[in-house]
Amino acid sequence: MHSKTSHCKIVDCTIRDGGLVNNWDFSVEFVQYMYQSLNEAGVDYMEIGYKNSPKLLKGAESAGPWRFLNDDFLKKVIPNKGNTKLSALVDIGRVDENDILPRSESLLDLIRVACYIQDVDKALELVKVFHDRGYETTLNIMALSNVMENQLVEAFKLIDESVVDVVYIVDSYGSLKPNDMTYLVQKFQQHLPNKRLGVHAHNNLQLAYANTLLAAEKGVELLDSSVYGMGRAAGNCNTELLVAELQNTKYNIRPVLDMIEKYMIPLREKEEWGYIIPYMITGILDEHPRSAMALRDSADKDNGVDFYDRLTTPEIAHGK
Ligand SMILES: C[C@H](O)CC(=O)C(=O)O
Repeated sequence: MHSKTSHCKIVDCTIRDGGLVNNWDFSVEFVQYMYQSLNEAGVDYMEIGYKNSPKLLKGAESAGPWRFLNDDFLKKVIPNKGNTKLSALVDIGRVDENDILPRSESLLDLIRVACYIQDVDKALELVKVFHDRGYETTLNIMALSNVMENQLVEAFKLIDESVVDVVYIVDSYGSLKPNDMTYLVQKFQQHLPNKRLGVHAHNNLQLAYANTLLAAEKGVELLDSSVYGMGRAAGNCNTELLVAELQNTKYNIRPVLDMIEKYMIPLREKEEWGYIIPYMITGILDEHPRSAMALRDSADKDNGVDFYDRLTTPEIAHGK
């Protein structure tokens, strides 16, 4: 088992994906402790936030600084960078490419471009810009559980000709089962034999860890995770589980356990993420969890039966 995953690298997304839970309200001290813990644990990358532009995102003024990373601020937060590389995610249409410094002037190493399947062409144009500025790049194709085969095959042609380093299988709705993951990894490998692959899983069906390991064993290299699973809605594959499983001379679980004890358990008392029935319901229905997130914010938060009926009864779901 271990030899089958020795090619893998862990990309911790707690601050970026977990920020979708608490509106990026992490203190500088929290983020510094996270970086130090991941670095001591030997985690390869830490995604420290989004590098979108506040000018292009309305109503985001209240968000914490990890939503719109600023390079000068980042240098103050991480004055002594260790071996753990830093990553930022951008969304097409929300990033101003003029905000992205050349890599030699930034602490960031990796820029990941997220898009839906119909926007792969636009995402690859951005990838080229960031690649030319010296960054490692990934293309993260979201909501793959909802994508049709012909769309994927069209996208593969563009990706194959592009400069992108790593292409991600993203299970945004946490709806993929192990056989779907096997199918997707094989498709990606068949059509993109010269690209490295990554996986980003959500835990709606409690399969994020299993699917991530399965992908790893099949050759996928970059494995996304979050400490204590903190990520949007049902959360992500847990960093501590990956560190424990891939434990070799490189990874060490103790600093991650320390981060959990010191910061994540108290945070989970205030903020909610993880396997909760409304998220499981959107997962089985292969839907974005936004309706479940709205339910969890309401007085009816535990009315799972009514929520299920609403989502599965067309006249109700469409307000007729
Ligand atoms: C590009 C990222 O992987 C986006 C994400 O977190 C998602 O679930 O979608």
